[in-house]
Amino acid sequence: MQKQEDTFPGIPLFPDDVPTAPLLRLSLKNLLAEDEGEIQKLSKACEEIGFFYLDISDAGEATNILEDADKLFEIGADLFELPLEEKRKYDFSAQKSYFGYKAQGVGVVDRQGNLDRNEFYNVSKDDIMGISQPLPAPDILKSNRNSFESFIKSSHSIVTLILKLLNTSLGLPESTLAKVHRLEGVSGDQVRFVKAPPQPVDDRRTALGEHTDFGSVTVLFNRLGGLQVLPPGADAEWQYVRPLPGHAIVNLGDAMVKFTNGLLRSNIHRVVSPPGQQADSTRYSLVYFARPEDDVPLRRLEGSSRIPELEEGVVEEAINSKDWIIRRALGRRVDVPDIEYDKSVGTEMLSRRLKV
Ligand SMILES: O=C(O)CCC(=O)C(=O)O
Ligand SMILES: [Fe+2]
Repeated sequence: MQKQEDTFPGIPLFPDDVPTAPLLRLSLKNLLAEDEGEIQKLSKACEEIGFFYLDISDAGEATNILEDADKLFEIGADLFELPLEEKRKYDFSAQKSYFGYKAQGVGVVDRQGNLDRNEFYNVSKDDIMGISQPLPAPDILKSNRNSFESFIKSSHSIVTLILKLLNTSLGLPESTLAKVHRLEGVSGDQVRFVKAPPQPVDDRRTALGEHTDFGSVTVLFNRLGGLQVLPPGADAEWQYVRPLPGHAIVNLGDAMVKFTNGLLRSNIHRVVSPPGQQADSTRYSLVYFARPEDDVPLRRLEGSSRIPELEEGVVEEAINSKDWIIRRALGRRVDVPDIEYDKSVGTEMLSRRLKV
């Protein structure tokens, strides 16, 4: 049976009879206090699965992010209510930008070309922080810039803490990771709203195709199930990640795999129709993606004895964070020319611990 505190008021219960991922629950309060045991749990989670729950509920001032997230959930729902023609005005993919709107069904979820079943709206951190030209945006976003700024700052400080603790446990030179993830640095960091409507009973499919995240650290809030992770190993099976109130789901992306030559994991995940009685509800999620600054080369970092050497004969691709993110983010769009599914892959094979 689920404990009362593990359920969301007003949201149908997550079923008890589906396979769920046994993710570690880390405490933000203990991480902030740099508790040794908690830091060890963080390293373990990042090396073994690259996903964990972060309990924010008793983290003092840092609990503000929960209120920010509640507010953005409301803004996100209102934003998606705008007419499709209006939302499409903010699709900037023709300019090779992944910020702004993505309509449902313009991306593929697999190599067979099946189409996605969710809408996105991506809001740039640099835009909100005033370090890039503001993108055209609907009034609902323009009038809520303060809420975005607050959420971005709170999310970024969680990311900064995680990077600081990982920097220490990897034995990297002081601030190696912090220096390439500055709040004021030019980067592809973004807030993403996701909306997936209920799917027809006889045709429930993957809404968001399997992928690894592209950047460094992702902080995710959701209330309905549907997110699934694929544990490492050839015979692994998909497991649901059950949303927990007061918690964020945190996961690492490709950049951390590249920086650590595979020591840290960026786990494959996807979104399917929510399980059980949740399937009849509209699913929203709210994500903060932190990525290395645009000009940072995505390659093995020097200076740590824990990061494995490159294997004999391996030459790393020369690519910076900006180009990597563009290739990954736009690679699965059907409406962007010169882009191929196979070229859009990230660190999936490494993630599954299968030999390439
Ligand atoms: O909606 C979710 O739970 C996950 C979304 C996700 O994986 C993504 O946007 O990269
Ligand atoms: Fe993701």
